[in-house]
Amino acid sequence: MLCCQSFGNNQKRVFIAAFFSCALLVVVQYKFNYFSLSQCSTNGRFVKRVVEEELVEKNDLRSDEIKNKNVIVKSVENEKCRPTEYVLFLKTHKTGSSTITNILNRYAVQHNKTVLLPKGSEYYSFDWPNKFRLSSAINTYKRPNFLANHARYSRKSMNVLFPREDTMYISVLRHPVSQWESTFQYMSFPYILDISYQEDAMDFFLNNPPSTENIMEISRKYPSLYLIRNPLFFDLGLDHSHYDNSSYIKRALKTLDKDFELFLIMEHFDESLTLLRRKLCWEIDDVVYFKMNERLSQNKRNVVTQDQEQKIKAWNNADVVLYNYFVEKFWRQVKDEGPGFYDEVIELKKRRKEYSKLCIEKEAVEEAYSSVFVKGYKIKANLTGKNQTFCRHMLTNEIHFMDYFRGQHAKWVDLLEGDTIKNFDESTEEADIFIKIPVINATDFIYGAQNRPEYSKTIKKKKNIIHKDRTSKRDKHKEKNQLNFIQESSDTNDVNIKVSKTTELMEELSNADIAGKSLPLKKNLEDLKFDGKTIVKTQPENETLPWL
Ligand SMILES: Nc1ncnc2c1ncn2[C@@H]1O[C@H](COP(=O)(O)OS(=O)(=O)O)[C@@H](OP(=O)(O)O)[C@H]1O
Repeated sequence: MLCCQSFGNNQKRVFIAAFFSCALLVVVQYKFNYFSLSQCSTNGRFVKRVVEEELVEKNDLRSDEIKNKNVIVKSVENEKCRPTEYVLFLKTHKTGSSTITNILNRYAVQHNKTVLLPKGSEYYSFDWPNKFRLSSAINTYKRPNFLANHARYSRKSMNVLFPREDTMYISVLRHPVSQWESTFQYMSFPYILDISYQEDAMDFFLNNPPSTENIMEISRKYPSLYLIRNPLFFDLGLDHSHYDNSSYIKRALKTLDKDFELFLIMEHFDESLTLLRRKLCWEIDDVVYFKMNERLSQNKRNVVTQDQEQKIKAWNNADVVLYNYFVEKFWRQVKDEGPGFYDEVIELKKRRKEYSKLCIEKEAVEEAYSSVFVKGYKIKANLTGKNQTFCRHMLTNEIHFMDYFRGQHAKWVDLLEGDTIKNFDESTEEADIFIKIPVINATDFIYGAQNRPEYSKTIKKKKNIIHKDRTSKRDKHKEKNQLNFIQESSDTNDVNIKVSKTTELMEELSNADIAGKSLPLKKNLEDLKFDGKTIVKTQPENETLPWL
């Protein structure tokens, strides 16, 4: 630095001496490649590049050294951004959370991460609606990396398995009006509340909301009803008894703000995932997605009037506060990312389109879990290799992933216990979940015998009581329309299904929206019924709640 400064008294001799010593220093530095960027140049960066290029050009022995230096520079940069190892995703209901769970699950498969699973092979939530407890999770016998399935927030017990100091806590929120409308319909609240006979059950509910005591009482039998009010905050740990206590709500907000690094916002999905990707230090392809769990259009409500909107907001007062607070924070976080952020959002949108072209043949109907059908996708048949694996992963729902992880867990335990599984780490075996999700055409399904090899693959269903034992009015309606499916044979490769029912109902079925679409094929077809809109599958009588 000295050599570049102007000398105060301009004495000639001093200047000449300084000049020569500077020149000497430059030569020495050049020779030994110790060139400092700021030295003797206002454009040190440029000088360094020129010097390096020259050296490389000359095939100087030190060109390797320079390359190595660059490698070091890169790895130093990478160190600033190392993929996050531990993520707790608090999966809220009806917020696009299954799409995010898919992202985490497939990252876990690709990078050999351990996903925490609910205890009990039939259960797909962590004892929800109870708050998360250690006893509701499988013992992974190693530190789990991700939690990505429905669990109700519990700071203390979650902190044991996912210490906040090195776990990224994230969740997702949706506008309380559309989230509540989706929950209300998807969770069949009109049936649970016995108001399904009303012309507009939602409107009726909003004008005649039940008391908290009433909700609590019915919720004991139908736990999904806990989501009837402030469903977002309920998942995030707030109890019904606090919904009207504004100072408690404020404190809860502050705690969540402290605990959670990021609340994704469903309405801004691509921005959310870009922010998430940056925070996790993942690649863009890690967060590409296909929308999951979208209701069939006939199950969506077309219009929510302004009056209804106001009532929904008033009813879900705590969720409105929660949503507004974190949306504001979300935009602050986006702003902090600076320029370049939106280029990545655009890139993500572009990749989504590309993957959609690559993977999807057409939209189909999929069974989210028992009795509930949502939009799904039919994977292209001609995919092979990595593309096929990637597309399958993207299209696999959380139930199938959980079954897969359970299989992996069993192998891990066998390995720990010293059983004879060899080469576990090198195993390239693909799990059953990635074997095509069986789909059949709804019309074929109705009219006749099918030869479908995939049929032998039984898909475990998510146990869920929500649809069990619905109100008598609904049962009466359904009895009237019950189809009597007779499964004639069900050996591994050949399934013959005969449907005995009046032509009248057949016509109704073929006119319904599902006609011509694909439906998942289940092993037990006997209890399929038709409710006027879509084929639904009733719960066996002895089915119990996953969370009781
Ligand atoms: N990417 C993306 N963008 C916008 N909206 C999306 C996205 N992914 C899912 N969804 C919508 O989220 C609803 C399903 O939410 P969940 O997966 O959380 O449901 S569940 O609680 O796991 O059953 C469901 O909303 P409704 O269709 O209104 O019910 C989906 O359509």
